[in-house]
Amino acid sequence: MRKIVIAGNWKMFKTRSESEDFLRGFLPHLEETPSEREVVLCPPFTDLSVMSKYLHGSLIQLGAQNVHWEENGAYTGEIAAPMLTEIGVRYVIVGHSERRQYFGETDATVNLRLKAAQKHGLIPILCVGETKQQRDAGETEKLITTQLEKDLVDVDQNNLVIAYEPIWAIGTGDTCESKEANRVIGLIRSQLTNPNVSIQYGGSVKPNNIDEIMAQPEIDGALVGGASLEADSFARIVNYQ
Ligand SMILES: O=C[C@H](O)COP(=O)(O)O
Repeated sequence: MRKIVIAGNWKMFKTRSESEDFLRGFLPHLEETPSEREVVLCPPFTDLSVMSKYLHGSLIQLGAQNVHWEENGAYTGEIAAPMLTEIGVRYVIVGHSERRQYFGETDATVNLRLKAAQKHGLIPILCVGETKQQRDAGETEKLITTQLEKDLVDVDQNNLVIAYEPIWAIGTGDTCESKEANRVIGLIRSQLTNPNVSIQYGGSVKPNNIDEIMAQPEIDGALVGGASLEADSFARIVNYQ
């Protein structure tokens, strides 16, 4: 049985007090959420500690947006797994396209981060997906196959979530057709040794398209950016029909 995981990636949004405001509005909505759905919030690092206190005992899990492969060291601007686990973080996003595009993340560093996360008991959410140019050139399958081959070397597939995020759909309002997302996610699944890995769709997921997305048989959840920033909007998403 594959787990449904719906994660909000807040990216570089929300101060600590804004994160508290969000939770005050969001937590009451979870009374309607079926308990088998895993709801994850991935705020900026500065919000994690305070959110951890609010979320203790709730059904929400905390996620981080990055993790380094060393346990500590002279790596300015990075964060280590023990710093995250000590404050109750359970998930971590790895290989998001914004990090691959703007911060020099490579498949090699993605692989190191995935293994370090798992070693410390964090569940990584590995992001893969193609650019518009790659899609138009018919290279989607090839690109994703290469990412999976390189990123997943020696990674435990029993402790992993994958997010298919076509880059052209991120923050654009240009959602991938749900049937096409389902097709690509099926392709991803066919390349895994563990077919029960939860695979999310990400890219302009909104309250008005979540029901259709989640109705697709291969799609096990969503990685939500912009629409996770507002309590009512993210509540509608986690409480999809
Ligand atoms: O991590 C989330 C994704 O990048 C999707 O962002 P978006 O929902 O704003 O398109």
